[in-house]
Amino acid sequence: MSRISQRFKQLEEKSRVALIPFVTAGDPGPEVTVPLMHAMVEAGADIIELGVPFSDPMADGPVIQRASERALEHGVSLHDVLAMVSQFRESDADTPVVLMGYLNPVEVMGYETFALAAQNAGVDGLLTVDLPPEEADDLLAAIKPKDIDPIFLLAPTSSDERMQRICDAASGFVYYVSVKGITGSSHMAIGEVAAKTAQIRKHTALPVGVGFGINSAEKAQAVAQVGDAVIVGSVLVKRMEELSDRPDEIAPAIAQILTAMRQAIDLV
Ligand SMILES: O=P(O)(O)OC[C@@H](O)[C@@H](O)c1c[nH]c2ccccc12
Repeated sequence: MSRISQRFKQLEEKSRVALIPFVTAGDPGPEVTVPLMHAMVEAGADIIELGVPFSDPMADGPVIQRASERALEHGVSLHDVLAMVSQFRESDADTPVVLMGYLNPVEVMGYETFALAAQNAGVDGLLTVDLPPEEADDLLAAIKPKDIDPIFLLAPTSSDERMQRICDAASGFVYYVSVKGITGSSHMAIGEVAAKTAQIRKHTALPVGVGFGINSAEKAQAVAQVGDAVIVGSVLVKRMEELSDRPDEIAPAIAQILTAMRQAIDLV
């Protein structure tokens, strides 16, 4: 069983909803990321979603785009991101790490080389935003034998047929994108999220994570009533940007936001 599936099983036994923070690796500088990952776990993160910086992140809003730019200014590559995961694993053997990124860097490295390096580093899941499941066979053939779960996105507009195809290709969990558009939006409609997560559950027994637009403890709590995981990105990345010239303050500031979300989620 993959580390992600194990984690969801443990959470289910405790009736706990997962909290999944997203940060871009290497933002605002490479030395921030690994200590920040540990601080997020201490503040209640159950899984970490780590963004691989990319020059043309078309699914991302301005906040996460700028995070990618800051990391790229430091030359942070897919190689470096894998090294950060290895370093994180030296003192955390349990918390799953999902890499979020665009296909190009993985293609450039080569699927087999990537899969082996990611497994050795201790990566547990891969979300490639611009790779639909219909075109993912080769990548899936490389990562699945390495126990790396492919994470796919389901959108508000996904038809039942498409939902089924995505759920069949995925493992670990499926990611429901709660709003149309890009990351960092603030128009999450909780009623629609409830209806869609229920619809998704007809297609799969996999846990359903919900992300996009969750920017407060209140919204995290509302989503926790219908999803198995609450995924939070831009609100954290924005705080990191505000503190980019005071990097020592980043980990405690992010921990504070996550602690408030954790407490709100645990009341559900
Ligand atoms: O930023 P938000 O609105 O809180 O949404 C989570 C999101 O940032 C994270 O999961 C993510 C970052 N980049 C992405 C690209 C596609 C899908 C998801 C993502």
